[in-house]
Amino acid sequence: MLSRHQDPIAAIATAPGRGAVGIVRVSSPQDLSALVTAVCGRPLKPREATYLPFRSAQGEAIDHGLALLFPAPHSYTGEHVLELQAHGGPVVLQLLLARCLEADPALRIRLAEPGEFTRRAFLNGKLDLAQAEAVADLIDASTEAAARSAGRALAGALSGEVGQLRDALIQLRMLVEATLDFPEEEIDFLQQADALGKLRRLLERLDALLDRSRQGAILREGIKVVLAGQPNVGKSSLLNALAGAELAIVTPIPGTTRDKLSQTIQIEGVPLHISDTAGLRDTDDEVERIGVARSWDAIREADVVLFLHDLTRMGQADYEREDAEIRSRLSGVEPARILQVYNKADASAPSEAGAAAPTSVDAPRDNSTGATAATGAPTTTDVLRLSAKTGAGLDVLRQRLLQQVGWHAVPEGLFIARERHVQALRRTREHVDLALQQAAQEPAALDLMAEELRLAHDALGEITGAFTADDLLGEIFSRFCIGK
Ligand SMILES: Nc1nc2c(c(=O)[nH]1)N(C=O)[C@@H](CNc1ccc(C(=O)N[C@@H](CCC(=O)O)C(=O)O)cc1)CN2
Ligand SMILES: Nc1nc2c(ncn2[C@@H]2O[C@H](COP(=O)(O)OP(=O)(O)OP(=O)(O)O)[C@@H](O)[C@H]2O)c(=O)[nH]1
Ligand SMILES: [Mg+2]
Repeated sequence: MLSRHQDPIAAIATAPGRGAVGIVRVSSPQDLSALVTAVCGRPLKPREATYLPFRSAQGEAIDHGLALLFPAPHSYTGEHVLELQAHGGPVVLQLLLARCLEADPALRIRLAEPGEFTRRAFLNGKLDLAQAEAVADLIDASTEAAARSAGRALAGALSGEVGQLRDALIQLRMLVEATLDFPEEEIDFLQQADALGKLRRLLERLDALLDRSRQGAILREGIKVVLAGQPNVGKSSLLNALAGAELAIVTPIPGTTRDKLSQTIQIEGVPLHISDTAGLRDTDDEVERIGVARSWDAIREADVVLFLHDLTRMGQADYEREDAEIRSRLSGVEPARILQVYNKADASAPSEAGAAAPTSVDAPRDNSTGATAATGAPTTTDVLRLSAKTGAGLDVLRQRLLQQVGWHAVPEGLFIARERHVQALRRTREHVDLALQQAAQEPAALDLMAEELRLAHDALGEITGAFTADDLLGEIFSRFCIGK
């Protein structure tokens, strides 16, 4: 009984819709020559593009295009791969795909699931798991920086770093195991001081890789920012100013925005998913009430909440009461995720604004002072003064947003990474740290140390897929597009 991972598969590999060229692709562990003869009318030279008619079952030309055969194992998937490069119309590609499915009944070709070609490339050792993920991330990249970083990960940047750390771990494991296995030997394979030094160096290297992976993950995931506050404080104006386009309706009428409006922009290549929301207030208007409920949902899901205030109304009793009300309801949100933003600075003199409206950003800029590990930034005293109308203060806001999620420019080429990779590195680090603690005992608890190093090795191996459960693979590849 063959597993479904050995079925011949076919799919349209190019994006749905019309395009200059479209590709139908077949991958099969079994020989494709009968299929090739049926569809292309002749055998194909390996890896050579041939212009010819693609034949229907009746022998008519469905289209004229380029046919390419990659005999196993020298193909994207490592299996036999046939590519039909046709004209990129949805109907012609569907016809061609249907033709491939039936052209050689003995093959029993089926439609490919999302990511199945790349899954096979992984299973056949053409790519490791981190590289396969980079394929998807390259396709999904929403900024140039993200695309370039995904390209580096695909080329093996993350895998290479992980591989070096794994080699160091293996070396150390061998020394520890040897010392355990031959306790009577004259020479110690591993001196305690030596072990401590090696473990400390390993931790340093893990920390460096963790930092770069975290940056890579930010580049991939982006930052979810929500604009929140009372009606009329300028949330929609700020969205438009950040996006550089008139996306949201702006009027002097409180309650203008009723529905959430989201847009992805970028700051230094970091994708920023920014949402404008309905102004927070109690209202009898049914539609607006639903909008306000959605605002609160968005606030709960945000990485960063920009809590907007209107400098021209500060000190007014009604306004202050409403703001206090919102503030108390925001107490359920981690304070570190909230940034206070004072808008309409152009229309208010700093002196009028009073003590509550600071004149400059007094946020600590240094991450090391009381920074939280999760976000890299302290925030209780954080305030930003700006004008959505004139654009004053927007640059400071942009920098503050990057700082909020712990983004800093990485000197060498950055590679894209996923939260999954960051978590695996964290677990690796924890086990190496525990190994260090065991090694520091007097005498060193070698057996416990060996066990921690084994666990560290396993955790590290999850990144490239050396030790990865089948269901995780299913999860990862199901997120690809069909035909990839
Ligand atoms: N037309 C077309 N373009 C494409 C792809 C494709 O499958 N078809 N790709 C994918 O979707 C990407 C390219 N990926 C590929 C990766 C490996 C091989 C390949 O033939 N590998 C062989 C030989 C390598 C060599 O000659 O150095 C091998 O690994 O043995 C082909 C494409 C992007 N562009
Ligand atoms: N002077 C000045 N006016 C501003 C500024 N930002 C917004 N406004 C004005 O304030 C009013 C409300 O702006 P919006 O952006 O619609 O406010 P909002 O917070 O989205 O309001 P709702 O959608 O009702 O919740 C408009 O008349 C804007 O022109 C600013 O920085 N300076
Ligand atoms: Mg609005």
